[in-house]
Amino acid sequence: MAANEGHYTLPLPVFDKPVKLLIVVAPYYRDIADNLIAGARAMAAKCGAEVDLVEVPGALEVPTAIAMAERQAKYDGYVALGCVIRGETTHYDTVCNDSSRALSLLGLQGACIGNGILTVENKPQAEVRADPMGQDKGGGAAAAALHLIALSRNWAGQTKGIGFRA
Ligand SMILES: Nc1c(NC[C@H](O)[C@H](O)[C@H](O)CO)[nH]c(=O)[nH]c1=O
Ligand SMILES: CC(=O)[C@@H](O)COP(=O)(O)O
Repeated sequence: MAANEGHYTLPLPVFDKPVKLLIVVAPYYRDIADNLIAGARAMAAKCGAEVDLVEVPGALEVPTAIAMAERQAKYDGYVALGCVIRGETTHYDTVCNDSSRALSLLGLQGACIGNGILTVENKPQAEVRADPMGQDKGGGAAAAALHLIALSRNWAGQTKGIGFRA
């Protein structure tokens, strides 16, 4: 499959009330993380969302930090960013699967989370996916969080029409 294979992207939601996002990033691979952050920030700016950012050591800590933040009830949604590259042992599977599963469980509990934790075989795969001018997975994760926030607000009756199609 081509690295730049296209897919459909939903139009961004429009908000009539301020949105506050928290980016939680594991800069285990600093250069990759910085590009993911740049993409996420740019996407948030398109929706006028305010952004805070916290760093944690590795991908496994990202869901824990989001759970902590959720208990503070200060944010509308979260962008989980990081990069896991396969090593020699089975630890790769633990880090990928547990971080992803924990984020999904937090989502099922009501947190609006976009998952931008890359899980790749090698650094070149990560580079093309993190590049804001490439696959922009950081931007995609921010957009996912924003869509969930819009949907949640719509169901809460705070806005009309966002996220729904006739
Ligand atoms: N190998 C990678 C890790 N591993 C570290 C774990 O995420 C965790 O920080 C550690 O086990 C302590 O709890 N993290 C990444 O983000 N990326 C990797 O490739
Ligand atoms: C994804 C990982 O945890 C990885 O970096 C660990 O490498 P290794 O399996 O060689 O210890």
